[in-house]
Amino acid sequence: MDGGPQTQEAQLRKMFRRLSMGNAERRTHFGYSERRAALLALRKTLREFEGPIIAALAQDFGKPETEVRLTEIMAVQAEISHALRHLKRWMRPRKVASTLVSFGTRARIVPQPKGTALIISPWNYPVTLALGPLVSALAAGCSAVIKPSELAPASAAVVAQIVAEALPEDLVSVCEGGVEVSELLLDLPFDHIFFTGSPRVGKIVMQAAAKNLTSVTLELGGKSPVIVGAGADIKRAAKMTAWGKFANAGQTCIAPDHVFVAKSVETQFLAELKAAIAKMYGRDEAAQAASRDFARIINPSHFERLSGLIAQAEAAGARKLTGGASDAQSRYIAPTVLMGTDSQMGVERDEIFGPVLPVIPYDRLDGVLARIEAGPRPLALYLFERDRAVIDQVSRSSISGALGVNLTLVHFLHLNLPFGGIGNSGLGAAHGIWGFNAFSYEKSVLENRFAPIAPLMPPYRGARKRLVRVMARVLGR
Ligand SMILES: NC(=O)c1ccc[n+]([C@@H]2O[C@H](COP(=O)([O-])OP(=O)(O)OC[C@H]3O[C@@H](n4cnc5c(N)ncnc54)[C@H](O)[C@@H]3O)[C@@H](O)[C@H]2O)c1
Repeated sequence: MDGGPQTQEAQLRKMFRRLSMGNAERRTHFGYSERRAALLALRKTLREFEGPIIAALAQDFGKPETEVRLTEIMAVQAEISHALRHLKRWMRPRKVASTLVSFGTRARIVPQPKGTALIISPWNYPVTLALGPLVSALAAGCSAVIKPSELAPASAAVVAQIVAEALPEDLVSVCEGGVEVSELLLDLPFDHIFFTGSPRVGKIVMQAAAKNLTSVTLELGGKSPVIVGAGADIKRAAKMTAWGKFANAGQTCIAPDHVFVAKSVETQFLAELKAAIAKMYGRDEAAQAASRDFARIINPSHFERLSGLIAQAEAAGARKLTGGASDAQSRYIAPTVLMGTDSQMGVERDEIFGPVLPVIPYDRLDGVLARIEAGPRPLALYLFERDRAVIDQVSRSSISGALGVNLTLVHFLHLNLPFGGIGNSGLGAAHGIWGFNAFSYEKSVLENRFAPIAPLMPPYRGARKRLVRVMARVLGR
């Protein structure tokens, strides 16, 4: 957006008017075929832009090509294909059975587009987390504004190009820019806000939404722990943890933040973790720094923050199992595993969001579960264990956005599962039908056929009075 604050605000208002003006018409004319056509256009354009997407993510934070294909391109394509396969069913009004009181009526639930949605996305998966929610918005029949993150400017520009190429500007617009653009957008009376980012900004978004009583979906972050139980397949636990943690250089909302490992398997787990890191990213410092499969830190301030976390932990007595090497120029921080951390250190207190993994040994699983319970609700909790009783115990007793058993990350790609958090990690859910529902309003439609409603109207005397009394008694049974 060009110009000073005045003109920028005016431009945004104009854009909002353009997008929301067609809402009434869209409710009747943006039906199954039109939504399908929009999704197909997005799919085709996304395919044409594979090269520019890969180049943009390389430029923004050295994200490896195959990771881009897997987590940015494939993830959105899968969301589109899934929506195309199920859209007709999702859109269909659903008949519901009559109840005793509504005898003689016909009832259905009709999903309708909420209207114009605002999608605010973060930098860490800049394509997936902008276009993924857009797929759901289009499937639901909404128009949308996307506000990508200013911290991944090349990716934001590609997202803007893809949208401009694939979709009409009175249906979707992309507003590049930083916090100031976000704030101006948050002043507008959108019909839904879908925000992905930090819990801190999530609170700002929810407050802004309250002013217009706009509904929100909040996809937030936090610390996602791994528990490696005494009955775990240790090799698998180590491999999955290393991959989940160091993909995207740890800058993933559902990355394992830290590991609790049963003392009885600690030594074996640490050895396997080191081996897994060596196999994935290289045997020594030089090989790891040269790995083409390991991303860089997004910007100097996050590089400083992460370097500070490592230095602070070491100064307070933590030791490195592996890693620690870094280069400020290229914003490289090696895959780093820390032992001997404690709850006073930043690495155990704050969301790490980088390639640093504290491993914390435990004696009793109960203690670990109590510690997780006492903290903010995690977005993901990962458990490595073969004993069914332990899996059931953790599943029953813990609360988190998702529970991954003997795996990390891949629940994100399972589109028949809702993806979201609870409490500090989010509100509402994305993906598949849950994404569609986030941008839809479920309208109740009740038609009278031969409902005996007249006897329920005053004057309440004689038979009518008795009837209401009997009904209340019958329903109260
Ligand atoms: N749950 C999920 O699906 C998910 C996915 C990815 C990232 N995350 C979380 O996102 C965070 C990292 O991403 P980030 O650093 O881009 O998050 P962020 O909250 O700093 O920024 C997200 C978006 O909000 C905008 N923004 C920032 N400050 C704002 C303000 N004061 N007012 C209005 N808008 C503002 C930014 O421009 C950006 O577009 C981590 O906490 C991570 O766990 C969650």
